[in-house]
Amino acid sequence: MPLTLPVISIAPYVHRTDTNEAERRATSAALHEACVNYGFFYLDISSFASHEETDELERLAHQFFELPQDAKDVISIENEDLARGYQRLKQNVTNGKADAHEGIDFYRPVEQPEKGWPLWGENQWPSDEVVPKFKATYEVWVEKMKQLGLIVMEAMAAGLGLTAEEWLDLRSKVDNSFWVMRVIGYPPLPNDHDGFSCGSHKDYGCLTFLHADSTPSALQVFLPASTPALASAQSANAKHGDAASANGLEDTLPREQGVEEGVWLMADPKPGCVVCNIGEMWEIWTQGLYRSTLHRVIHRGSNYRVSVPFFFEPNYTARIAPLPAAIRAWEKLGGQATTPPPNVKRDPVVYGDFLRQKVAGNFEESGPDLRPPYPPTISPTHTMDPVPTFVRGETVWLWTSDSGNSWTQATVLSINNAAKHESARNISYNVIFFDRSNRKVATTVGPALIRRCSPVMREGITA
Ligand SMILES: O=C(O)CCC(=O)C(=O)O
Ligand SMILES: [Fe+2]
Repeated sequence: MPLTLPVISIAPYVHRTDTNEAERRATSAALHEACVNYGFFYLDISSFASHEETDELERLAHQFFELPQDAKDVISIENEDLARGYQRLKQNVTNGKADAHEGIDFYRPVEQPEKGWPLWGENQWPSDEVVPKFKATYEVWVEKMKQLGLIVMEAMAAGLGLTAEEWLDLRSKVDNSFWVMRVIGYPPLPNDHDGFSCGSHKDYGCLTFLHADSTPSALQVFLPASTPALASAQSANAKHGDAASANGLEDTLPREQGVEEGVWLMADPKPGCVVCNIGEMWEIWTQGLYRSTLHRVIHRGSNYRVSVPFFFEPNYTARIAPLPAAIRAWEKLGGQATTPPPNVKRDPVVYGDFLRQKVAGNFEESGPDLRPPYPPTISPTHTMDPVPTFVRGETVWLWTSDSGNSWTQATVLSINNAAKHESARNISYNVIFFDRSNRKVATTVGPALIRRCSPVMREGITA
């Protein structure tokens, strides 16, 4: 029996009726199973998107990648925040090796773009003169994938056993998704090439919906030897005298990224489906009950392959910590889970902080990032509501003319809360920082000129 990823239809959640509750339960249960066992599945979205739409995405992607190099470089990521825009072949790096693909990356637009801030620039679209309708068509796709993200999250919440209240809490972490969309072009790898079209990695966030063209044998998903479905497929194959031939079962993996032995399973595209996988945030939410699975692309065919992964991610400032429902699910397993994956205990993260670190690792020459780690979401001259409080000794980013009207790291020295009860906006902070000549400077500022590094991590701390 060849082993393939499960196929799950989202239709009962797309077209909810009073009479299809049982179908919804079945979808949720299937999602739960797939996330525990594979972290990867085919999501049948034929009730939600047509093949005409996805054909058009492919056509437009080809039209862009066929342009001369100069025309593609017009929207280079170097014009912006080093994340939004076009990356040349091999500009992206995975595990220290250049990936043999080119692509355009788009992120959720931000209100006050600032290209000096990591991830905080503006999206760069191929113009209508160069690739007519590219932007309009892909913008429609983004809206659809955002909707799909919330639908699948709700279905997964039910599968994991969240209460209605817990779902609302989880929803509030993803309802302003800091989504990412990549439009990727893969020229075939020469036969003697020992690298990858895209090196093995886990996706960072929440849910990936991948539309790829019909090219077979490109995307591969890693299944550790302990995966129950793999073990049973292998024993079934042995019974039939079929020595684990189909789907690369024979192809055991050289140790890579510290993972155990296993096989790479082909995740060839299926009509009407996107390939869906879960990212590392689900691993944190479920303490590893749901697995974020390694995958890679090796494209050796003769055609130029295109794919469009859409990453439905948490909100930028969402704090990701284990979900009570996941802890209950682990408890139900009685601490004696014989099924993998291992109980991965990971520290909570603020999604935006996590993402910035990951993106910085995708380029060869990303030295230490000396820019402020948290972007100024409002202009420094605005007042903030609610007024934030800072604590003595806290390290913050400070905007003052003393530092040449730029952001500088500083330490909060003392806090004048005298007027707090009358008007919160009268709070002022004495802060010290080192200027460009490494001299200690002391200054007094109001809260609007200070930004906390990771505001959400420090929730609940008051002066
Ligand atoms: O192109 C593909 O099939 C997968 C791409 C991928 O895994 C990614 O961009 O994260
Ligand atoms: Fe990926």
